[in-house]
Formats: sequence, structure tokens, C-alpha cells
Amino acid sequence: MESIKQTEQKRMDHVVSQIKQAEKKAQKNIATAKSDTKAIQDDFKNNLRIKTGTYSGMMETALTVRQQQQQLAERENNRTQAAKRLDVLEKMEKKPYFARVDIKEQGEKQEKIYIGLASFSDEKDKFLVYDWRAPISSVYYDGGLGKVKYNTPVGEREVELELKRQFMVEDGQIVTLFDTDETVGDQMLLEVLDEGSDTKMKSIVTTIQKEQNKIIRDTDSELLFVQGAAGSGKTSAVLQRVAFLLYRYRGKLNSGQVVLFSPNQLFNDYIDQVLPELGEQNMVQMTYPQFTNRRLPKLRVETLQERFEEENSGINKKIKALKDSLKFFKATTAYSNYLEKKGMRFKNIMHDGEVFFSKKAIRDIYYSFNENYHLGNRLFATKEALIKRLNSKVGQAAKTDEVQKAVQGLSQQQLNALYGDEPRNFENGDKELNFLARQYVMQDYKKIQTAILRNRFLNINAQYVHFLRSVPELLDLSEFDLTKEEWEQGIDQTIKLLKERRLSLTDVTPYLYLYDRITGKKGDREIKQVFIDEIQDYTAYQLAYLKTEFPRAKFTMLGDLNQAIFTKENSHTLLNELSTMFPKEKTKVVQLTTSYRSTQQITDFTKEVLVNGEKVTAFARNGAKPTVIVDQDQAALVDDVVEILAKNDKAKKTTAIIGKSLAECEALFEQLQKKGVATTLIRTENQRLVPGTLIVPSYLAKGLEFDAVIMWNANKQNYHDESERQLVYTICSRAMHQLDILAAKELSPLFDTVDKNLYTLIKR
Ligand SMILES: Nc1ncnc2c1ncn2[C@@H]1O[C@H](COP(=O)(O)OP(=O)(O)OP(=O)(O)O)[C@@H](O)[C@H]1O
Repeated sequence: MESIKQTEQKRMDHVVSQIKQAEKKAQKNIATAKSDTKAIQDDFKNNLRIKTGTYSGMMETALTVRQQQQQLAERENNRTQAAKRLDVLEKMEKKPYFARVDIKEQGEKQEKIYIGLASFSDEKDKFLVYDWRAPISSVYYDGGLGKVKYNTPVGEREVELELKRQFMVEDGQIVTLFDTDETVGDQMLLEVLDEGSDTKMKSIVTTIQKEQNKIIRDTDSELLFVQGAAGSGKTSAVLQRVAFLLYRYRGKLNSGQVVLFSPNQLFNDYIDQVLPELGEQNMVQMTYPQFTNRRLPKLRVETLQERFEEENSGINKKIKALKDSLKFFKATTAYSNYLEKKGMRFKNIMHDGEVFFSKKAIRDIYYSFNENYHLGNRLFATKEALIKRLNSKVGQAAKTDEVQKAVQGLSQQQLNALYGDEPRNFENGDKELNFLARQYVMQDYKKIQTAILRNRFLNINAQYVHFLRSVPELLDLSEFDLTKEEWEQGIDQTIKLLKERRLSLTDVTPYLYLYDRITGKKGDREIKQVFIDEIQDYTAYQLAYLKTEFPRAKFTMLGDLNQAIFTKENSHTLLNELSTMFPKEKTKVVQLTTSYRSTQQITDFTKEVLVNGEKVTAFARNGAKPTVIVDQDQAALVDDVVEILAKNDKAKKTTAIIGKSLAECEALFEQLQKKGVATTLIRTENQRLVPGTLIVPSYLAKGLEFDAVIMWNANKQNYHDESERQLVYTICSRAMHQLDILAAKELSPLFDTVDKNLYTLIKR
């Protein structure tokens, strides 16, 4: 008798052969679209007669050109569609599907549903494969055998799940199959997790877990908040969610309307293959500093490294807490509203070293409009009035003898430049001279026009400082444990930086928000979905700002309060503030507690580093216990690194050495180089992850993972402050299979909370 595997293989062979046929068809479509395009272009070249003699002739020509462009766009669209389909088919040829569920709806026959990367039907329109995002596919991810419910666009349905089968497939051949009554068999997950790390993140489509599926398929929430332990698959789930939304709202949502904010550039690079692997285009990806700094080209904003290494204590810390808060955001809004009545700061518009429009004149115009003019309109009306005044000044100047004489003395070439594209049919000589004189003056005044149009008369630096000075009237400083004098000290620092054309990261967002309010900037209404990863490193202010910047978007925010390495203990306040920003009934919070990244031994160890942390459970996958090596001095530690690297290399494990600061990483890099050990030092977030051993500073390790991690210099001197606990946790939780912690002389006391049985201690 034929085994189950043979029967399934036969079916798979059939599907693969159908897919191959479909590929041929797609190739033909691409070729047809290409030759059609060429034919249209040739035809156009040969037959188009440009008729410009008469008005109707011109119209006819324009119409023909337009028709041709439309035809070309249509063919181009056909071609891209066919090319996309071919791309998906080629992937499916290797792995047509990864699961099968047998379901029975009441009163109906049993149905076998095969689930893969995309839907595929045969010539008779019978579904051979269902897209993993189709409503019915949800039962595969959600249910054990028995009754299961799933959502469809027209409501909930219930079916009996009678079989759940998973396939490991390579090149169209079934390698293994598992029948399971567990929610997605652990066996398959184990196989997947046992694989080594890569410089690129992979999709988890075949083994999405029930909780993750909830995140992926949510369509109701305006704010979906995911608190997930390190390695619990937040990032993975969210990328699957993007693919899901693009499928669910096909035609209404495209990848350009989805934005993902990620922790750093390195991480962008790490995840950029997941969506293409799923047959979708990547969304817009950026980091928050990229988003804000591109609007501040003239100011130098603090970098991630500077932010990480800056001393944040005492008054500074309290000022930062205030500036990061939602209260401060509200104060900015209140302050800007008050500017409709008074308080705007302006700059003179200068010309040749002299005041052309004085700030007082501009202020008078600005406040001459009635109270129905709100900030944006008020500015617009002011600009209009200034342009009008400029024009009348141009008129006056053009009439002066001086200008008239100057124009008469111009060469033909200079005159031609003044005419520009203007048709030269003037009623009489006077009018012509007048026109030329105006043009002549305008050349000189061009800069003034630009200054008006570009809002150069706004004095945003002075305005921001004025706002800071007004803060004690807008909120209660004592709530942030600050006195007025302390607050003033903070303002002095900001002024000092502004004078050097610099801005601290904390000030960037309020500065921009104030500017947006004054200029009436409306935000990007095109963007429909915004994803924010590592939410714990954002401030409430930044999130409130993002909400105004993307007024039509739904938000998915994910993070791990345990890994707040920049905001530290403020991360819990963030969660509270966040909950007031979105309507309660439209907010959903999902917790992911199982960590899939690391072996049980590593997760059990790392979670004890935390005190009062969010919940973390290990996924049962075995490996060696973490090792802690305490050696005599730095030189001995370098030898330890060399030894560990040799061992890891032999076991084909990729290692990342994570040091606290960049300086430390640089020093280690050089020492290893002297010993002939090749590594790649990641200095900035703009670098690429490459295969082989990496040395990474801690603040860039966010979101990444490696087979083996060496925590460098985990001694007392380096990590002693309670506020560094989360950083230590983030570093250690990057390891998938092996973790070695190295310290000279004395281990950091932050490890004291860890049970001694959970690691192997080597003292040398
Ligand atoms: N359902 C799953 N099936 C297979 N692998 C999974 C699954 N969920 C997570 N993983 C794997 O676990 C690892 C961690 O996932 P991911 O990076 O998405 O976690 P995270 O919650 O974003 O972590 P962190 O907060 O530490 O950055 C990845 O290698 C991912 O492929």
C-alpha cells in the first residue's frame, strides 16, 4: 500500500506541474506586454505627425500623445503584474505549500485545504493552494483538532478541524511530514528554530503561533500594542502582519502607505528580505531620527551613540522627563494656540545689508487678521500680504529714473535674459520698457521673494526658547520635581546648543511640532498603517507627535519594557500615557511571553537578570548552560575570546561580541587583529551585517540575533548601576544557542540575582 508520504508527494508533483504551466503563461504575458509596448512605440514614431499649425491640429496631436501614454501605462502595468506573479510562482514551484487542514462545515462534505505562500488554482478554477492569509487558513494557526472558529469579512464561522498536517519541503520534495493535534506542532517549530542564524531575518509563515496570529490578523484596532519578551517574535509577527494587511486590503492599500519605524539602520538591513520572501514589496522603513532630522538640515542633532553615552543625571534627568512627557506635548499645543493672539517672534527680511521688511511690520501684518485666522492661515495671509507689498515696491522701483536708465543701457544678451519665455508682443514701447524694468528689479529682489515663500522671517529658534520660558505658566514644574531656577538652567543649555547650531534629541520633536503648528502643516494623510518597533525607546511626546504626523493611520506598536535601554525606568509611564492617546475600545494589547530565539538554558538565565520584569517563558529547546568566565585581566580575557571563537567556528556558529561602548569595541577589535583573528567591527548603524564574527556596541545590537554571543567586559566597573539591568538583559538575550559572559577580576553585581545553578562559572 502507498504510504501517506507517497500519496502526498503525488499530489505535490501534480501541483508543481500545474505551477510550471502557469509560469509559462506568465512568461508569455510578460513577453506579450513587452512586444506590445514596442509595437506602440514604433507605431507612434512612424505615424505621429506633429501638427502645430492650427489650434485643432495641436489638440489632435495632444490627444494622440495622451492615448499613447495611456496604452503604454496599461501594458507596463500588465507586465509588472505578470512579473510579480511569476516571482511568486517560482517560489511556489520549490515549495507549493507547507500545510494541509481537513475541515468539515456542518451539513457539508469534508474539504482538504492546502496552505502556501499564495493562492493557486488550476484551469478549472479549483483551488489547489490557499494563501496563508485567506480567512480559512487561520484555522491552521489557531486551532487544535475539534471545533475551531475563524473570522471572515462577513462574520465568524465555525468548522470541525479533522486533520492538521505539516510538510517540510525542499525543491518540490516532501522531506518530512507531521500530523499534529497541537497548535502548530512543536516538532516543526523545533526543526525551524534549530537552524543557525543568518545576516538576514527569515519569515515565520510556516510556524506562526496562535498568539502571534492574533497580532497578524487584527483589523479592528486603531492601536495594537504588543508587549513581547525578547525573542518572542514581535518583529517577525509584525512583518507577517504587513504582508497580511497588503493582502486583505489589496487594491486599497499599497506598500508605500505603510511605514515601519525601526530602532536603527542596521536592523532595517536585517529585516529587508522578509516581505520579498513572502512575495510582497517592502514597506517604507526608517528610523525616528531619520524621520525628524531630514527636516532639520541646518542643525546638528545628537547621534544614537552620543545619546547612549551622555551623562543623564540630576537636573538633566528631570528636565528630560518633563520634555518627554505628554503634558509637555499638550503645553506645546496650548502655547501655539496662544500665539494666535500674541507672542510670535519674527526676523527682519534684509536686502543688501538693510532692513527691507522689519520684524515689527511683519508682526503688525500677522496680527492684523481677525481671530478666525488660525496659525496656518494666518501665516499664509501674512505671506500673501508681504508678496503684495513686495510687488508694489517692485513697481515703484521700476519707475525710478535710475532703473529706467540702467535698462536702456543693457546689452541684447542681458535683455534677452529679462524677457525670459514671455512672448514679445507689447502694445507699445512704454509698456515694454515697464515690463523690462520690473524684471530688472525683480532680479535684484528674488532673494526677498524666496525668503517670504520659505518662511525665513519666522524666528523658530527664538520662538522655541520663548516657549520654554513660558512653560512654568503652562504646566506645574513641581510635578516633575523641578524648581523654576532649575528649569531656567536647562533653557540656558538649550540656548547654548542652538547658538552652535545644535539640538539635543529631546528637543528635536517639540521644536518640530512647534514649527508644524505655526506653519499649519497637516501631516501625511496618505499613510494608512504605521508600525513602531522597540516602542520602549520612544517618548510619549514622540508618539503623540507621530499621531499628528499620520492623522489617518492605524498604529501597531511593539516593544519590550524589559529592554528599555534609552528610556530606562520611564518606560512604564510611557504605557500609561499611551493609553490616554487612543480610544479605549479601539485599543488592543497583546502579550507574547514565550521566547523562541534562545534555548531554554539561555532564556532561563537571562530572565533572572531582570527584577520585576515583564513575564518571559522559555520555549523548550535544549542547549548548553551559559558560561561566566572571570579572568585575571583584560589581556587574559582577550585570550579567552580567541579560544571561544575557535570553538564556535568549529561548531559553525556565528558569534557576535557585544561590548558596552564603541570605544571598548574598537580596543578589542585592535587587540584581536594583533592576534590574527579577523572580525568585523560595527561602528555605525549605516554598516551592513556580514557573515563571520562581529563586534557590536550594545546600543546597536537591538533587535538582532546571533548563534553565539560573547558579552565583553561584563565587570563591575562597567555595569554596576541598577538602571543598566535592561541593557544587560538586551545584550544577553541576543544569543540563540550559546552565551559566554566575560569579566576581568570581578563580575558585575547585576548578575547576583541569577541562580548559580543556571550557569557554569569559570574563575581563572
Ligand atoms: N512562530 C515562530 N516560528 C519560528 N520562529 C519564530 C517564531 N516566532 C519567533 N521566531 C524566531 O524567534 C526569533 C526572535 O524573533 P523576533 O526577532 O521577531 O523577536 P522579537 O520579539 O522582535 O525580539 P527582540 O525584542 O529581542 O528584538 C527569530 O529568529 C524568529 O525567527
